[in-house]
Amino acid sequence: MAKIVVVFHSGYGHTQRLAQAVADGAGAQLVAIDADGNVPEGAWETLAGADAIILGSPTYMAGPSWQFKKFADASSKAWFTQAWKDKLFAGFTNSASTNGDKQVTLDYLFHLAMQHSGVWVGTGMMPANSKAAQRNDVNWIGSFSGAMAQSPSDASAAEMFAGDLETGRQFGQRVAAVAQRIAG
Ligand SMILES: Cc1cc2nc3c(=O)[nH]c(=O)nc-3n(C[C@H](O)[C@H](O)[C@H](O)COP(=O)(O)O)c2cc1C
Repeated sequence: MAKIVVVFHSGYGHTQRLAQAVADGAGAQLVAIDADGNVPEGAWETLAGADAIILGSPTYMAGPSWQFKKFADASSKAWFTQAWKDKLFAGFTNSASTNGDKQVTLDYLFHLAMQHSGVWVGTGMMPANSKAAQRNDVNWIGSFSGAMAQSPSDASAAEMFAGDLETGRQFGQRVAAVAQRIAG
């Protein structure tokens, strides 16, 4: 079975819930970036051994959180030797507004993966954008490049949209299916 790692930061628990949903779908190990932008001991070895790395960050001020960026900068050690070359990569983000410039965060995650010479996996999900669409439909936000969730600014993590979490779970399943296909 392919080894998949979800590495994420979450300031207030919302992105953490989404990360858990993605990991549940992918059968992945979770690595949390802490409030100081550090990962636990052994995390770099875990990432080195992964077939697929799924990157997650909340969108803060039109981009990833500084803690995620600190992790990304620290990954330059792996970059120097192209140690993550040809791994699968995918990404997700969560923010308060439906748009909120989430795409900028996903674009950053994509470019980070490209610097590591990875192979990007998108959602592969059609958007729920018809007149009949409901807020809790899968991929209601309509993202192709990575999973997006919206958590209203006054909503706790427990109040996140079930459809966004299901989107994350199915997104994780897709990454696992692609990883399996490549593993043959
Ligand atoms: C410093 C900061 C900047 C934010 N910037 C944005 C933003 O650019 N767009 C947006 O839609 N929401 C923005 N938000 C709202 C968060 O994305 C939202 O509260 C999200 O659920 C937080 O995720 P977390 O609980 O995983 O930290 C911002 C929140 C903070 C604290």
